[in-house]
Amino acid sequence: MTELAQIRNFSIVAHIDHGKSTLADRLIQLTGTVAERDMKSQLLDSMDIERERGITIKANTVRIEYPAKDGKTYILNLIDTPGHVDFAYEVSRSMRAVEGSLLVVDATQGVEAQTLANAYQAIDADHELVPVLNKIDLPASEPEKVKAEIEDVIGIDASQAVPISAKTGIGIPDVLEAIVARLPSPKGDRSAPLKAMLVDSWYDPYLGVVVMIRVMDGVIKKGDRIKMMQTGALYGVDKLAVLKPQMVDIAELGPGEIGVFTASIKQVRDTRVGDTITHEKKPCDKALPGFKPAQPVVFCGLFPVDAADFEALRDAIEKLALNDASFSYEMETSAALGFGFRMGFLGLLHLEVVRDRLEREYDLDLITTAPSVVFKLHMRDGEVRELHNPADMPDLTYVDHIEEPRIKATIMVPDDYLGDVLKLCQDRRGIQMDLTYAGSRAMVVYDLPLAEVVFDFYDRLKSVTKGYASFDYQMLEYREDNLVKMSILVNDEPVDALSIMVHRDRAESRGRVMCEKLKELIPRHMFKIPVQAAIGGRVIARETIAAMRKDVTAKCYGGDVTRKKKLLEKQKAGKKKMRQFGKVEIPQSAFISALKMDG
Ligand SMILES: Nc1nc2c(ncn2[C@@H]2O[C@H](COP(=O)(O)OP(=O)(O)OP(=O)(O)O)[C@@H](O)[C@H]2O)c(=O)[nH]1
Repeated sequence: MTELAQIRNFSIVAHIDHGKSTLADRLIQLTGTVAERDMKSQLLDSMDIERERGITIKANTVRIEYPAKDGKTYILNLIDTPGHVDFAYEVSRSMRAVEGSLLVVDATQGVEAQTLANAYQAIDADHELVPVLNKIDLPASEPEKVKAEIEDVIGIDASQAVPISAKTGIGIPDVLEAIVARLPSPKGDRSAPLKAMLVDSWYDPYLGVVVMIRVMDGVIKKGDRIKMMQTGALYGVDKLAVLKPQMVDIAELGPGEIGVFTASIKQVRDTRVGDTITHEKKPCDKALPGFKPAQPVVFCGLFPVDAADFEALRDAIEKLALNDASFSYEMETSAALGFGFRMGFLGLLHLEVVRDRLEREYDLDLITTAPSVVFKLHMRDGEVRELHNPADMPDLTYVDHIEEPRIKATIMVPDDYLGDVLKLCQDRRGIQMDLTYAGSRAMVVYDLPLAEVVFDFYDRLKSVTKGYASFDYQMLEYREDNLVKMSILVNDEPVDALSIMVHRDRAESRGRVMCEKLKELIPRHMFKIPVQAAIGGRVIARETIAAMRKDVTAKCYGGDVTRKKKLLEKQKAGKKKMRQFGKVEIPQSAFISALKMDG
C-alpha cells in the first residue's frame, strides 16, 4: 500500500523537439526503472514488437520508484501525452489524470506556440507547473532570457526553473527533487467505493484491449467485477499491472495510483476515454465529469489506386480501427475513383499518420482526395445538416445558409518574418485578434477558417518563415459565410472527387488555377477537352485541352483527292464518337496534383 503523500503524478509538456522524450528516457534511466544493461535492448525490443505486430507501446507512460533526499521512496507516475495540435483535446483529457506538469522549454529556442498552448492546458487542468530549461549544454542556450520569456508570455513564475541537459544528464537529479518537493500529492479516499478514470486504451494482439486508469477513490484488485459507468458494460479484471514501462503485475491499485488492466474487451471502441470505472456490486454514486468524444474535423476520401485492392483496404481500415477510435470511416463511391472510404480525422497530421500506416503496414497504394472540413448546412426547412463531402452538397435552393468551423490560431515568429505571416493569414480570410511581442519575437493570434488551414497552411507558413514560425490552434466556433460548392467538369462531366467548398469571392481565382493546372496535367486526347469550374450551373473558369492532331492523310502519298476527303471525314466522325462515348483519361498523378494545389 502506497501512502498518498508518497505519490506524484505528472506529465511532461513541451513544444515539439524541445526534448520531452529525451528527458523521459533520462528519468527512467536515472531511477533504475530499467536496469542500465537492459536500457538499450529494452527499447529495441519494444520497437521490434511495435514494428512486427503494430502494437502501440506507451513507453513514456511509466511508474518510477525514486528514493528522494528526504530518505523516503516516492512513486512517480509519468503519463505521456501526444504532442501535436491535432490531439490537443486528448492531451487535455489525459492531463486530468495527473496533478502537475514539467514544462520543458528548449533554452536555445524559447517559448514556442505549442509551449504556450500546452502550458495553458496544464493550467486549465489545475496543474502545478515546474518549468525546466533544457539543452543548456549548447553554447547558444540563453536560460536567463528564456526564463524572462516564460514569465512574460505564459505568466508563471520561472525564478525556480530547473536548468538541465536531457542529453548529457546535467540537472536530472534536480528535476526529480523538484517533482517531489513542488508537485502536490494526489488526494483520495481508500475506504470509499471504487472510482477510477479511464485515461487511455490500446489494442494488444495477445492481451486484447489494455485499459489505463487513474484511481481516484477506493481500490481495484485482480478478479474484481467492474462497471464502466458511461457505457454500462460489465467486465471482470483479468490482469492488473503497472507500466515500468513493460507490464509488471500488481495485486491492487489504490487512490492516486495509475496502472493498466485487461478484461477481455474486444475493441478500443468499447472503451471511452474519460469514463468512470467502479465496482459492479458497490458502485460509487457519482461519475467523474465525462468528456465529449473527440470529433473528427477533417474529412477526405481514400481510394485504392488499383480498384482490385478495395477489399484489402477495407480490411486494413478495420484493423486500424481496433486500435484507434478517433477516426471515422464509411464506404464511399465516386464516379471518378470507384469504391473507397470517406474518413474523418482529428486533424491533418492525424490524416497523414493513418494514411501512411495504411500504405506502409498494409502495402496499399492510395489516392487521397482534397481534405475538407465539416460544414453545417442550415436548410430552409429548419433542419441542420453536416456536410462531410462537398460532392454531397444539396441544391442551393434548399439551403438557407452555410456555416464553417473557425479556429483561433497562435503563431510565434521572429520579427523579420512577421509581415509575411500577416499576409498569409490575411490571404486565408483571417481576422487578426492579437499581436504582442516578447523580445525579438512576435506572437500573433488569428481567427481563421479551418478550411483554409487544412490545405497547405503549415507548409506555406514554414516556407515563408524558413521554418522559424511555430503554430498551434484551437477550435473557436461555427460561423456563417458566403460559401459555395465549386464543381470541376472535365469534358462536360462533373468529376465528383474534384469538387470543393470555397468562399464565393475566391471561387473564380481558385477555379481558374485549378483549370489551368488540369490543362497541364491531362494529356491530349484525340478530341478537344473542355475543363471547366462551375458554381451551380454557372461556369466561372474554363480551359481547353487541344486535340491531338493525327494527320491520317499523310499515309496517302498524295493519292486521289476523294480518298483523302473520305479519310478526313472518317477521322472527324471518329472524333465525334470519341467525344460522345469516350472517357477522358486523367492520369493518377494529375489527379493528386490538382487536388493538392491551392489557389
Ligand atoms: N544538445 C542537446 N540536445 C538535446 C537535449 N535534449 C534533447 N536534445 C535533442 O533534441 C532533439 C529532440 O529531442 P526529443 O526528446 O526527441 O524531443 P521531443 O520534444 O520529445 O520531440 P517529439 O517527440 O518529436 O515531440 C533530439 O535530437 C535530441 O537528441 C539536450 O539537453 N541537449
